[in-house]
Amino acid sequence: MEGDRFMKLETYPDEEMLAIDLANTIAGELNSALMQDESARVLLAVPGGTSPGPVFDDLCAADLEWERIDVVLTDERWVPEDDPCSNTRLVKERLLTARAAAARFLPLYTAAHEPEEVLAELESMIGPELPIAVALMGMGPDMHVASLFPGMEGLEQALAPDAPILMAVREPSRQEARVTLTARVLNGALSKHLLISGDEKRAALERALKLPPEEAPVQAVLGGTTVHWTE
Ligand SMILES: O=C(O)[C@H](O)[C@@H](O)[C@H](O)[C@H](O)COP(=O)(O)O
Repeated sequence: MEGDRFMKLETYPDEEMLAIDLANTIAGELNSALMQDESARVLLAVPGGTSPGPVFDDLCAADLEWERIDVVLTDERWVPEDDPCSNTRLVKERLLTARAAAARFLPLYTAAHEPEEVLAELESMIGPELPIAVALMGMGPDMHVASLFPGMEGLEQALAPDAPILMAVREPSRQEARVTLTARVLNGALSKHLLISGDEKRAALERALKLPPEEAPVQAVLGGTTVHWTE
């Protein structure tokens, strides 16, 4: 692994140790951001999917001033909150509970027929809270990050330095439309963490290092990112 591309690489003996340490790291970074300006709000971006749940289970108990923390998803499937595929459902069940229940959630889904109808409204709630203080990202085995998929329509714009905050994504291999933060917004984060679980994703990340962002969108957000994975 070419370590020079990352700020650092954290390796753990198992998923449980990874979740505990990553949650503690994120809590520490959020607390530092809260302490820097006692009147400011602090934005945390988190992924959906199956990997971050254990990190959320530990992070939600952190003794932080959650009342000043906003939580936004890196991406969302365009489904209602009661849908099993909803990332909002995951975050509300696993992260916005216990002490973290006091945080404010900034939605990426609202009841509208198409995401394009409400992108401006969703962006109006996120824009004033930027930059992201801490971004936790996930990656798929196809080297996508958030909902920035290899070869997807609109990927060039989503990776561009003048990208909007959000984009609607329609990816043939995914059943539902999605809304995603763009690479510019993720890279604007003061701290970035990438959660890599399993050998398949580890191999995919190794491949991504040798590919252009258009073929491996995770490449676009690796600079300065701490990668967390298990041995
Ligand atoms: O909506 C999503 O699916 C996520 O936000 C996505 O970007 C996720 O991080 C990767 O797809 C990895 O997903 P897993 O954690 O399920 O492997």
